[in-house]
Parts: sequence; structure tokens; C-alpha cells
Amino acid sequence: MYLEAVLRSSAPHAKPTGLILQYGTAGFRTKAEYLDHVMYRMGLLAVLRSKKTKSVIGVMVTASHNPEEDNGVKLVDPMGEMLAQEWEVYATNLANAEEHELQLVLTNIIKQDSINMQQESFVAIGRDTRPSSESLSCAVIDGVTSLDSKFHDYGLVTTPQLHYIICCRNTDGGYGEPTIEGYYQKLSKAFKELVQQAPGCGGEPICLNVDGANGIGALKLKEMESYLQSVLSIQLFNDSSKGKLNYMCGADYVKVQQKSPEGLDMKPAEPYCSFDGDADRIVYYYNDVNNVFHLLDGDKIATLISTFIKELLLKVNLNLKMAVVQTAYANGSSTRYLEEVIKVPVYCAKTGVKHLHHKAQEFDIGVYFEANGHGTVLFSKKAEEQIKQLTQTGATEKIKKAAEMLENVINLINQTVGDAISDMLVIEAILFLKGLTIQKWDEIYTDLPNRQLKVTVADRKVIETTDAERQTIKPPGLQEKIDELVKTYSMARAFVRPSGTEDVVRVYAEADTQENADALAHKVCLAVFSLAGGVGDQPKPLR
Ligand SMILES: CC(=O)N[C@H]1[C@@H](OP(=O)(O)O)O[C@H](CO)[C@@H](O)[C@@H]1O
Ligand SMILES: [Mg+2]
Repeated sequence: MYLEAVLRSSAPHAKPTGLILQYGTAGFRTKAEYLDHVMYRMGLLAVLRSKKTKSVIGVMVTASHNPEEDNGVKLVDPMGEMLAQEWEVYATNLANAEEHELQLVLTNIIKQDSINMQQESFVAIGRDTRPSSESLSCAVIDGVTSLDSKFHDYGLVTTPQLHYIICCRNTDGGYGEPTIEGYYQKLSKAFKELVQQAPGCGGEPICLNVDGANGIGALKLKEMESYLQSVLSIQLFNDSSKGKLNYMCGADYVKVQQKSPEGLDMKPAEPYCSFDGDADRIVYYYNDVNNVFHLLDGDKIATLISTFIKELLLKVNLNLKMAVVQTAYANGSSTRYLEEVIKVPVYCAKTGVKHLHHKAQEFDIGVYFEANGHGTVLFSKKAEEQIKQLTQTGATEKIKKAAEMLENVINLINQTVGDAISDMLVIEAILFLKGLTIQKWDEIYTDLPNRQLKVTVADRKVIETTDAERQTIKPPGLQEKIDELVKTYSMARAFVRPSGTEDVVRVYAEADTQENADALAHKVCLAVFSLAGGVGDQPKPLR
């Protein structure tokens, strides 16, 4: 019986007794030494998922922006999306089964989802540059082969590159050539064509400074450089030749600390961007002439891209439904600007890319970004077809040209998931086409001062939220207290939610001044501490 081979091969990947892990917002994530059995079992689960969907399924070994010592794993569904939520429960059950329960848990999944074990299967595996990733991806392969499945190990790839490959394979190349080379060719062709549509094109290449977070994004960007030559000149910092992954650098560090990363000497007015550890997030920043740091996060990126697309849609006169999806963390100024100035509907989804992605799929053109820089644009089949049609039959040259630009954006953006490299190229092309410097882009609207803090409580599940996490319904009295505090400040907003990746409650506040945002955030922390079972010392004021 096939399960005998599974159990036999599981012995070298035995689960430490009693260890419990959850398939969270971004798959499993913890210290690398606890993950060997999880990897083996996710290899098994990927095979089952592949049989169930009759498609290629991806397994990515990465812990993204976490410290180098951590690792993690996530499964990629057929169209390059995150694993279906119903299967997250299977993943959690499988990861937590003790060795003697493994057979039962596997059999239950097979029965419950009526999986035909005779069905062929194929798993594509990728990994980041963490020292632990290679052996952990071998554990995935052991799981895959113990169920006699076919697989391909793509080795070192960015998370979005693996998502791209999965989508290409499952569309028989419709989305592109399912290789890293194919990815570089597709993106660089679309980028060059877009840039060449600018009036002043043909002069000096566009210059950009990139912080690669000492990770896979740096390696892949180096590989891609030759494809972009003469159009984009990249100065790469934290290129993984010496520094430690994500240590004092990368998109998460820059966003959370609101300061420049180590490892680069910032020159005033020059544009910089940072990738995270698996290159699915990006943020931009610059120092002004007074050496004051300015951050352009996911909200500013969403605004730039939406404005550009909206302008092109007006030119081609297509009646396509476009919307922007954000989370509660989106800066209030960005939401107001999108709704009132660009006049595009804005929706708020729960934190986590899978929630934003699903919401964005409801529109002909759905732009989604988390404030931390993870996001992309989704085009419906209808939108893609109508745009393509206009590139050939558009009534005027102006319409054809605008349709061609939109078509290039469709090819340049990675529609499977947020992608630092692809987003960077989209942003650079838009800035070039619109003749905008990073300062001018930054001036489109001014962020409301804000503060994000964490509170440790005994059990963060005592907090329950509603309205896309903007209101709490439990514990009793907490929302009333937050409302009361918010009323005492001008232009204020605050909310709290239990984190899906850390054992903390996150607190967010914004207000008219930084002092007020800090004070409000602190008072909300105190309310959480007293009403939701805070542990340790009381939260201290920031100033
Ligand atoms: C405020 C914030 O940035 N939260 C992050 C963080 O989720 P939490 O559930 O807040 O821990 O990690 C997620 C996965 O990487 C990411 O999608 C999300 O945006
Ligand atoms: Mg990431």
C-alpha cells in the first residue's frame, strides 16, 4: 500500500512530539530546526492537492522577511494563488499529527476530498537563500517522492517567480514560458516596450538604487540585469555577498523602522527601493535635500499605479470596472485621495494577501496593495480581451497607443502575486512615462502621521473583530473605549487586531500630528492591556 512507503520515509523526518504549528497568513513559519517534518508533510499534501486539482502545485521554502534563522513553507495553488483556505486546515492537521497518527490523518484527507490516488501529480519546488532552505527543500522532495509523484526542483527562486511558473505550467504556457528565463524575457520585453512609448526615450538609462535585503531578490535581479541593459541601470546594495539576510535591511525593516537600511549611503534626492527576503514586497524611499527620510509604501504605490491605469482607461474609453483593495492599515490620506481625487472605488479587506487577492478578482481591474508593499494588479479575461482588441482596431492612433500601454502593463505585472521585481519595473516605467521624480510622486498626497504598536496579552484570541478588522466585537467594552479615545483627537482613526503571524495584538492609530498619533496609539495599547488580558509591564508612552 502506498501509505507504507510514506510512513517508512517519514522516519528520518519524524515530528518532535508535542510540537504544534499553524498554517497561518503566510503558511508555516518558525525556527528552521522545527520544520523538517512540516516540509516532508507539505510535500505529501502538495501531491494530494495536485491530484485533487489535476494541476501542478508549488511548494516554496521561505520565511520572507523573518530573521535568517527562521524558515517557512507555503503551497501555491494552480493559478499561482495562495493555497485554498479549506486546505489550510488539512495542512495544519497534517503538520501536527504525531507519527502514529500520520496514516489516519492522510487517509482522512484522501477520503474527505475524494482524492483519486491513481491520478497523476506534479509538484514544483522553490527555495530562498537561507542556509536551512536547501535541506528543508530536500525534505519536501522526500515527501513528494514517497507518494510516487513527479516533481521539478527549481532551486533558488523568488516566491513570485515560483508563482509565475505554476501559472505558466497550468495554462500550458498561456501565461508565459514556465522557466526563469521565460520570466525575465516576458518582463523585460514589456518593460522596454512601455518605456519606449515615452516621448523622451532613447537618452540615458533610468537609474535606481536597490536594497536586495541580502536575499534571493538580489541574486535574481543580478541575473536579470543583462535583459534590461541600456534602459535601466541598477545600483545594487545588500546583494547577499557579505551581509546577513534581512538584518537591518529589506522592505520590512524600512517600513517598520521608517528609516533607511544599513549597507547603503543615501544621496539626497536619489530614488531607492528595498525588497524583502523572498522578493514579494517592495517599498520606495528617498532623503530630501535636508536629509529628511521619506517613505513611499504600498499605499503610494497603489495610488501611482491606479492613477496611471485610470488615465489610460479614459483614453481608450473602455467601460471597465476598476477598484482598489486595501487593508485597515492603509493610510487614511491614500484612501481619501483614491476615492475623492482619482474617483475609484476603494474596498477594505482583512489583512493577508489572500483576502486582498480574492476581493480584487471581483473587478475587471483590481489593484491591491498592503501598506507594507505587497501587491499587484489583476485583469479579468474580459479586460484583457477588450484591451487587446483595441491595440488592433482602435479608432485613432491615440487609442491604439494607450491600449498598447495597457497591454504592456498586463504583461509586466505579475498577476499571480505581489512581486518586488515586477512592481519595481511597473513603477519605474510609470515614473518615466509621466516624467515624475520620486519627490513629485511623493507629493501626490501627504500621509497622515501614524503609529503601529504591539501589545502582548495572555491569549490574543480574546480579541474578535468585524468590518474588515476595523472594529472589535470582543472583549466587551474595548470598541467603546477606542471610539471614546479617537473622538478626542483630530483626523483620528485607530483599530486593534490579533496578529496572524506573531503572538501579539497589533495597534494602529493615525491622527493630525505625530505626537497625537503616538499618544492615541499608546492609550489604545493601555485599553487593550487592561481589557484584553495584557501580560508583563504596562505599555509605556513613546515620548
Ligand atoms: C500589519 C502588517 O504588516 N501585517 C503583515 C503580517 O500579518 P499580521 O497578521 O499582522 O501578523 O504578515 C503578513 C504575512 O506576511 C502580511 O500579509 C501582513 O500585512
Ligand atoms: Mg515576503
